[in-house]
Amino acid sequence: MDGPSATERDAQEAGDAERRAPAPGRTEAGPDVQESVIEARGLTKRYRGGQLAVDGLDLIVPARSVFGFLGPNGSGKTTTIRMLMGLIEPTAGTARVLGRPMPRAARAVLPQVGALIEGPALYGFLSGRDNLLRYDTADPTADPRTRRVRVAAALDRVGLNAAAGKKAKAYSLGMKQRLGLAAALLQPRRLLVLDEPTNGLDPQGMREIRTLIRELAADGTTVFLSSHLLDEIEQVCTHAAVMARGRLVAQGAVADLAAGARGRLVVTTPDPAEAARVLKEQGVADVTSDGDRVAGEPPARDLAEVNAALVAAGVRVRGFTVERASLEDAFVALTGEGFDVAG
Ligand SMILES: Nc1ncnc2c1ncn2[C@@H]1O[C@H](COP(=O)(O)OP(=O)(O)OP(=O)(O)O)[C@@H](O)[C@H]1O
Repeated sequence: MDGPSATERDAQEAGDAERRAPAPGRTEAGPDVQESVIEARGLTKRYRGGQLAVDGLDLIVPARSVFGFLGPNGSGKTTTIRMLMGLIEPTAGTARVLGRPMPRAARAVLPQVGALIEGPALYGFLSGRDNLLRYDTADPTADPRTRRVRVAAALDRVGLNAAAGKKAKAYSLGMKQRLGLAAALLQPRRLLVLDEPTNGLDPQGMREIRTLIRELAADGTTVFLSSHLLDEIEQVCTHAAVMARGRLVAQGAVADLAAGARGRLVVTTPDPAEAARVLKEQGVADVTSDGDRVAGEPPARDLAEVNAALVAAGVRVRGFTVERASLEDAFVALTGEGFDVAG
């Protein structure tokens, strides 16, 4: 085979890494040589059984974004993350993480990436703190003299100080998840990859993790998280990509994705049946009623005329608005399917 040998390539990549790596602790960029921290081109995975799990994925994750990776069960999210992290080889296409090819540059890239994938691996018989000490000890780049300080800071960051001395097997799923996050935060990271990070957390725990993600992003860390919770993505993410059946159906800024879907016309009235009839007459599609709320797709015509028609028909109109489309509306419009919230 032509081209450089593996050793030459490694040496060349090590040089690349030095040139590309920002100063430690850099929080804001000057001219950024590397606009995207993850870049996939035509990324494809066909499993040995013939299952096409990911099909020609083109994905761009901008630096310093909080990027939501959305999709129902089986849509290929985990397979994509495993390819990006160099855990499995793609069948076709390329993936670059922090500007380097994966899985080839995994050894140079992964120390700069904190990952929480498919639940953290923990020793149940060790305390939360001892689990983190163990993780830190396993990291050859970690200075043993500052180990305890690092572990204490990580525990503090995820709100596990009070429970640090408890055995991990006594932790709730949410606490285990936070301990996994703490492990990912032992070192400063340029990229965090989190697979369903709020899985198993109660609403308060979810809020805490969301706040933490925002803080990390504000410090300059890019966060890539998979989730099936649309409202979570809307609350915490700046950008998102939507997968369906192994293919990417949309990606972009969350606000733009939601704006791509049309809002719903909502009429509040004590006369819902009559209102529904008039709205249909006026060309409003997909009319639904729920108590005193009648909603539908806004027609192309002037909404003032629709309102006037309601009033002329004797419908007592208390409210007449177009509700902003949510990411969920966009998702349903894009994939033609509802979102599996239980997933
Ligand atoms: N090791 C494997 N061998 C064969 N098929 C697999 C393997 N792993 C996943 N698949 C299949 O590939 C497809 C995509 O799965 P993947 O786990 O990537 O989806 P996902 O979006 O992460 O879903 P979930 O949220 O359920 O994890 C599914 O049809 C799945 O059954």
